[in-house]
Amino acid sequence: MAHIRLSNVSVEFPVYKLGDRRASGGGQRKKFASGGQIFRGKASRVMVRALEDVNLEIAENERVGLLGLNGAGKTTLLRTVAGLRPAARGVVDTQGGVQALFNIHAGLDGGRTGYENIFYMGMLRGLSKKQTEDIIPDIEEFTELGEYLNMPVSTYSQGMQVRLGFALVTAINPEILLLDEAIGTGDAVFIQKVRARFQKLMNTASIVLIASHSLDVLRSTCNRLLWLDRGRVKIDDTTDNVLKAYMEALLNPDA
Ligand SMILES: Nc1ncnc2c1ncn2[C@@H]1O[C@H](COP(=O)(O)OP(=O)(O)OP(=O)(O)O)[C@@H](O)[C@H]1O
Repeated sequence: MAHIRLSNVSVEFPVYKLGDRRASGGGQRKKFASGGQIFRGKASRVMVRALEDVNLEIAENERVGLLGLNGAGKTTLLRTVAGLRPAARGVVDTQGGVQALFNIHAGLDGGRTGYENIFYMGMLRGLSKKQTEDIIPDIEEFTELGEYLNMPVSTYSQGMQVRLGFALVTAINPEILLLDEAIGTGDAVFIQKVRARFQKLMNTASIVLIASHSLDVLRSTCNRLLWLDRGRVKIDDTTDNVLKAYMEALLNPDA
C-alpha cells in the first residue's frame, strides 16, 4: 500500500551570501507573509527554515494539493517527499514508486541522443531492454521529435528538450505522483498533449501530491488541501473547507 508519512519534519537552508540592506516592510506581523522564517544557526550562520515541524500522512487514493503564498514551502515539501531535500529534523517515510514531474531536464544527458537517453532512463528505472523498447513507440508519438531522436540532446531547442524530458518522466505510471505547477514551456499543441498525459497519470497513480497557485486546478484535482504558511501547515482539511478559509484570508489580509 503506497503512503507518504512525514513526522515533525523541518527543512533548513543555509544562506551563503547576504546583503546589508534591511527590508522596511513594517514590523507588524500580517496574516499573510511570504517566505520561511529567517534565523541564525550554528556559528551565527543565517538560515531559512523552509519547513517547520510538518506532520502529514497521505494514504492511497488521496489527491492532495499544496497551497500558500510564494515561499510558503510547497516546492520544498515536494522535493523532500521526492528525497531530493534532506530533512534537518524529523522522519520522511514514503512507500511506493515516486515520480516527480518537476525538474524534468535533470535526467537528460546532452551528450547522448534522444534514443540513448530513453535507454538510459529505462536502465535507471530498472526496465529490461525489451521493456524499454516497448515504450519507445509511445515516446516517439508523444514527442513528435522524429529524426531528432537520433541527434544529441544538446542540439535540441528548449521546448524540444521539455518534450523529451516530459515523455521520459511520464513513460511509466508511478504509484506516487508529485507535481509542481504546470509545465509552461511548449507550443499550444504540446500543452494539449501534456494535459492529456497528466490526466492519464493522475487517474492511475495511487497518490497525487500537487503544488499550485491555481485554485481552479486544486479544486478540480484534489479532495484534500494543505495550506502552508511560512513553512508550517496552517490547515489540513477537505478542499472546500481550505479554499473557503484561504479565500476569506485573501479578502481580509490584515485580520
Ligand atoms: N536553495 C535555497 N536556499 C535558500 N533558501 C531557499 C532555497 N530554496 C528555497 N528556499 C527558501 O525556502 C522557503 C520556501 O521556498 P519554496 O520554494 O519551498 O516555496 P514555495 O511555496 O514553493 O514558493 P513559490 O510559490 O514562490 O514557488 C522560501 O523562504 C525560500 O526563500
